[in-house]
Amino acid sequence: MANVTETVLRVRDLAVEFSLRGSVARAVDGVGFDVRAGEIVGMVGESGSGKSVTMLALLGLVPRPGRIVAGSVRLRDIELGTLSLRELARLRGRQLALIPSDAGAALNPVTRIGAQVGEGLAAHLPDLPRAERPARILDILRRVGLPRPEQQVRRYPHELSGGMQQRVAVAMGVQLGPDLLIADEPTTALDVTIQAQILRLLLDVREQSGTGILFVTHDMTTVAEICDRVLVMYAGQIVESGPVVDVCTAPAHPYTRALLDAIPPLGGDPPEELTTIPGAPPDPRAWPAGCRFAERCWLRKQLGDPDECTSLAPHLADLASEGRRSRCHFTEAVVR
Ligand SMILES: Nc1ncnc2c1ncn2[C@@H]1O[C@H](COP(=O)(O)OP(=O)(O)OP(=O)(O)O)[C@@H](O)[C@H]1O
Repeated sequence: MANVTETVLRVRDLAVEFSLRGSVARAVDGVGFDVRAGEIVGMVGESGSGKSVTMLALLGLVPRPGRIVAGSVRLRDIELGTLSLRELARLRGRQLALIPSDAGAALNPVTRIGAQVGEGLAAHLPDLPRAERPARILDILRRVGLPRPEQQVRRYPHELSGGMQQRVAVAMGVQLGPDLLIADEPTTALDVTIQAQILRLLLDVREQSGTGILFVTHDMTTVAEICDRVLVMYAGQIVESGPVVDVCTAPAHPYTRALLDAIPPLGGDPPEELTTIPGAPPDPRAWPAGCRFAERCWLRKQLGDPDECTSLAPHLADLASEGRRSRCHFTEAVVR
């Protein structure tokens, strides 16, 4: 396995804004984190918390009218903001790969499955003898659990079920052992057995290639299963980060506690959306002056509504425990 202290992704003070009819929504507001080689980092949070926009910013794919207005994204020693679109496109696949949540939309509808997987190989491993490509393609499709890969390679995406399309997308993301793999809800559409198979494959890839993985999801249970560290997002910011075991057993932010409390009991169905925390996040066009979670915060109520919560924005502060940070004025009161 690669040296795990090596940083493959370094994000600092990232901010993304959408300008819409005279108002500006700062969807991502000062996000910073590292992903090291061979490490799986979970990014978790409710819908609208800024996970997808952060991920798109890393890939240089923020859609208009959105734009990166501040910050730095460094993949190993390359500052991505300085690259042309062509240079970025070249980087995607070999050093930086994405497994999208909607593989159906990501696959090319008019190219056969085998040719699509083969295109990546040909582009990024030009020295691989042509005669060896078919065996490599079948091998990776077998590893993602695609049944009868010899037949599937001749098919077009629409001839495959959603689950099979998703497995092809996973194959394309992992086949070259990139430095950084961004997995966006990669298993949501799949049944439990295939989900487990894909998660095992991600663990294999990080073991064999030292790939750093950013695993974006709603689901805290999956984070607990495969991630080493977790970043909890709320209203465009990271509100808590740390080793997954510590965060899950003793959350330091009231929002993380609420997320964990929303997990159904063992044996129950995983939630489609985390809708069980009462209330809704604030409007990104007008973030509140104090803590962005204050409006929904159970701890604030418990503490008798202290002033700081609504007047002073908390910083993401280091905690005494190694590698842990929390953005709450009353962190010490959260831990049970
Ligand atoms: N194309 C867009 N135009 C305007 N605003 C956008 C656009 N895309 C995202 N946003 C805004 O950015 C904010 C963050 O959204 P984002 O999609 O990153 O959240 P998310 O955490 O990924 O949610 P989900 O889990 O549902 O994908 C939201 O307030 C959203 O309204």
